[in-house]
Amino acid sequence: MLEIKNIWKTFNAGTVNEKAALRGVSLTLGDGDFITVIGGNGAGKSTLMNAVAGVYPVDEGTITIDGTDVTKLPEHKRAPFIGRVFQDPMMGTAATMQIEENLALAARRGQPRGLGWAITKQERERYRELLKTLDLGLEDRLTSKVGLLSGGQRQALTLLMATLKKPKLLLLDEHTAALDPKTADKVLDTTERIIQRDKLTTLMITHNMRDAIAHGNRLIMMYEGRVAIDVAGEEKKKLTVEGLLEMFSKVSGSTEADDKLLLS
Ligand SMILES: Nc1ncnc2c1ncn2[C@@H]1O[C@H](COP(=O)(O)OP(=O)(O)OP(=O)(O)O)[C@@H](O)[C@H]1O
Repeated sequence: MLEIKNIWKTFNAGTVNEKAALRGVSLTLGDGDFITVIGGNGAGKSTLMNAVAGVYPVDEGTITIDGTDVTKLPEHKRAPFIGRVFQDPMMGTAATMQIEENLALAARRGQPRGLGWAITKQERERYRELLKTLDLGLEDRLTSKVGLLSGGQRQALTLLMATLKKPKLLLLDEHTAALDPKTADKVLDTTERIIQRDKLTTLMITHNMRDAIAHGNRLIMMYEGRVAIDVAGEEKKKLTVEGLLEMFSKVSGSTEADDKLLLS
């Protein structure tokens, strides 16, 4: 479903601020794979996602989504393939619009504005059902302005919007990091349910090692612009935080790996 081949990305090349953010990353995700991505600050996690989403071009390498080489496609041309949720709950939704209007916007993504923009009764029912699955009481607030919602409610709504049209690829960029622990757990539960229900191919960046271990069928750790650790299947199921820290010490050469070093 996603094939990343040897991608390189250097920011500010040739200046004192030169930064090699991705240094030959290759990664293949099959249909329905759910990969969690961890790594310390500046390891290249967000750059990897931005490269896949087409936020900026890569210097070298290729990116193929569902058989289409998207390497040279601008972000808006890749958007129909991709659902993305960011850390900031303010980013994925339009605050001055109603909940149902936001959902309708997501449902009509890629369609020209104009005829057919009125929300039908069937759509409203579908939205109500979807919102009910979030268990946040939003199903009775279809016409509330999104700006009135809490961060967790907004993030859950963003998740619904990003997955409404079953994207070929779901990119989650620390999407629960700005939420309080209880809300974060709830949003993550919802995430897991949607991914399983729709068998979505997913990349999820997290700073929480426990979440990275508990979710997905494969875990990668990035370090200095490379995939340093790649654990899947049975081996992943047996992973512990201690085991991960030990692996990190080996790849980083640090004898005192702790979760602060890895995840701060
Ligand atoms: N647009 C940009 N311009 C210049 N440098 C950038 C840009 N985006 C990222 N970088 C640099 O590239 C490196 C990798 O950054 P990236 O955001 O991918 O790391 P990350 O693993 O997501 O870290 P974090 O966990 O802190 O979000 C960093 O050194 C960062 O400063």
